Amino acid sequence: MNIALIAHDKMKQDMVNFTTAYQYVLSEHHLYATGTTGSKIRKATGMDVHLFQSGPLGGDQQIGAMIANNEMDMVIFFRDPLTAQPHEPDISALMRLCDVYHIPLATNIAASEIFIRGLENGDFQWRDIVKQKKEKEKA
Ligand SMILES: O=C(CO)COP(=O)(O)O
Repeated sequence: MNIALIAHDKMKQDMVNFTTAYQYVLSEHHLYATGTTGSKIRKATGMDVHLFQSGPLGGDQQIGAMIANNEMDMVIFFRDPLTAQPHEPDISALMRLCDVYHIPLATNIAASEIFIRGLENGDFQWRDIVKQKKEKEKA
């Protein structure tokens, strides 16, 4: 599974705690992140995380491009609902693409914990079927 991890500044410590706690699950998957979030996860856990640009510099859009190409299976995004972000249009666009392509999106830690349980149970394997089907359609 390809999983995107993103956290706004005030939520980054939560993301570090979350990825540390669930490293045993997340390390089984391919991890992608916006720049600053990913650096902090790498430093705290030592996990291999592909780093995109920082969010305000285009990182959300890079993850959106993966979604549009059917390459991202899940987005875990600890949003800060109380702070205005300069790149709000990029954030909305990323969430919109999740809805367009039916990509599971958790925007807070409570939902993310349920996603982790689902990952452990294999509840997201339908994504492999969708990907295979789309690949066949392309061929
Ligand atoms: O702003 C972000 C997502 O919208 C996160 O970006 P950083 O991980 O680079 O701080």
